[in-house]
Amino acid sequence: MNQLALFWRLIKPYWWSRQRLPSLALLFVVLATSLSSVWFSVELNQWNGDFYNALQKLDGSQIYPLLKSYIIIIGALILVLVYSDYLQKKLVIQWREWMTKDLCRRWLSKDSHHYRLQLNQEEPDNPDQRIAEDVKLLVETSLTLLLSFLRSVLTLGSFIVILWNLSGNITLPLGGGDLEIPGYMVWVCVLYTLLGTGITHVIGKPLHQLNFQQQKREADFRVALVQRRQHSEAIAGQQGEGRDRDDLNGSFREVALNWYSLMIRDRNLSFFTTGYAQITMMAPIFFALPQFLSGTILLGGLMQIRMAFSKVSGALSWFIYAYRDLAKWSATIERLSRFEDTLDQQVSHRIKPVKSASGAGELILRAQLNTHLNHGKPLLNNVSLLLSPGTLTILHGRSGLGKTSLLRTLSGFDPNFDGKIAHSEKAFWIPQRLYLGGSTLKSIITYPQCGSSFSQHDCEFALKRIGLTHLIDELDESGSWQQRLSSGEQQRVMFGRLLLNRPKLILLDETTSALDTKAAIEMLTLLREELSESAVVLVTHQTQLHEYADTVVNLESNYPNKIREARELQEN
Ligand SMILES: Nc1ncnc2c1ncn2[C@@H]1O[C@H](COP(=O)(O)OP(=O)(O)OP(=O)(O)O)[C@@H](O)[C@H]1O
Repeated sequence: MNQLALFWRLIKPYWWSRQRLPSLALLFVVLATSLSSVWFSVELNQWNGDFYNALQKLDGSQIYPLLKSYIIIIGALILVLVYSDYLQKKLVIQWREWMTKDLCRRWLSKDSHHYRLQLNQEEPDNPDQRIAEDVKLLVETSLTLLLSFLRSVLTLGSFIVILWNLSGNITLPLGGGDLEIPGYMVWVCVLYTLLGTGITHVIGKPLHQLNFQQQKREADFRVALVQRRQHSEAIAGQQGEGRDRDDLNGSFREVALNWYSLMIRDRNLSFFTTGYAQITMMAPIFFALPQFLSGTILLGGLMQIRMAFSKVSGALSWFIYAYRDLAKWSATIERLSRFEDTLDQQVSHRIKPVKSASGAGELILRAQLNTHLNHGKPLLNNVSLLLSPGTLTILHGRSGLGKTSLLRTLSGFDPNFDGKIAHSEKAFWIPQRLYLGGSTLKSIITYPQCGSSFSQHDCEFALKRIGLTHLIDELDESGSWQQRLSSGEQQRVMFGRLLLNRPKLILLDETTSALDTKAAIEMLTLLREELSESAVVLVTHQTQLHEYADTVVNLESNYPNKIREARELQEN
């Protein structure tokens, strides 16, 4: 029941959205075509009775017209089944497209929710798999289950009457008298199916958790493979193939171990469901044999009873046959619901906008703070920054001091600080690990705006200014730019990006580390010339750049004394 509530919460936004009318119309057509197959089954049941009776009587005048009507019924049935499947696929992609867009919008939201969750270590495992795989599974399985369930209900409604009428009464001796049971085949069928459903549930119960685990482990393995592909250069360079193979094998072992448990449960369930399906084909004949042998019904009647019994039993056994799909479906609902819960969760954001600072003109950033790690360990004390337009501030200090953490805090993402930070502009932060983002060079250099937002002339100008004139002819080329561009060229591209996007507050984390001093100075001069309204903060170990800065902050003095002393003691 809980799963149904979660399911409703997941699907409600789509079926309540604007797209719902065309989709509802499509769903209606899919239901109508799919359910009309039940009518064909009823027709076929009637046809079976007539045909076998005619066969028993060797009546050629009835058999040939019956063969003609058989061809018509089967032709129409094929048409209906094919179109039902075709339209169902159309509905699947419409629904999936909407859900995928909605989840991507909430995950990659404007307030960078995806990154805040990661920082707070609250990101659910493999969001990529939840958006790509789980949505697909949810949509496909929900439709398949809904259709099969409704078809079962309709089949049950249609054939239970037929079975009741065909089976007649049975008289059982009871306490000296006789007990007459009307429609006894219906009662036999219900008891038979209830027993089957109970056994299925007992055998298949652990499948839910096993499916949940399987989806997670498969996703972990895929991510591990993607990481190896991304870092193939480093792996080759350090001859790490053996070690990485072992790690991948370890990750796959997790997949296989869970798969074995799943297999065993599945096998046990199959023993039961396959046997159950086989027995169901013959059981009605055994149950109806007394009437056939006494001559109450003919061969056609027996065949009709057999078909009606298997239809009623099949419909009542929906739960048994859909068990595997239901287990997968409920695991998917749980994974997606947890993902949605984290997307809806509020993550703190403590940066306040500043209007102006008295006596210092229009400030772009004002900060007075202490930073610390998630678990409270102090990083930097009494950091004080006042940034005006057109200034370059360099932050330096030894490795591991907390410079990157400070930039993360200044950009507004890290809530682990005491004190105050005020921005008049949103920060444009370029972390150490560069992200090119985009397929063509034009879309890379214009990121986060679209390539089409800038003219060819603007992009060519930016390439010239950052010293990549030789790539002008390839602006629209897509390719593996991440592999092709050298580290220094990638850093130059970041400066091109700044020229085009013109942010007012620029935070750079070692963005000149792969450039020689001359090139690094050229890039900083470029920012001064082209972005004279912007304030730039650069974290760097390149002391040669200090003389080009308006302010140089040595963060060493902000390192908490106790920790510094302990470290110095350790180093001595
Ligand atoms: N998520 C985290 N969990 C635990 N420790 C962390 C985390 N992030 C950073 N640290 C630790 O905080 C300290 C400061 O890290 P930070 O990256 O800010 O240093 P840095 O001064 O930029 O170093 P570098 O000059 O080497 O880039 C380091 O000791 C680092 O290991």
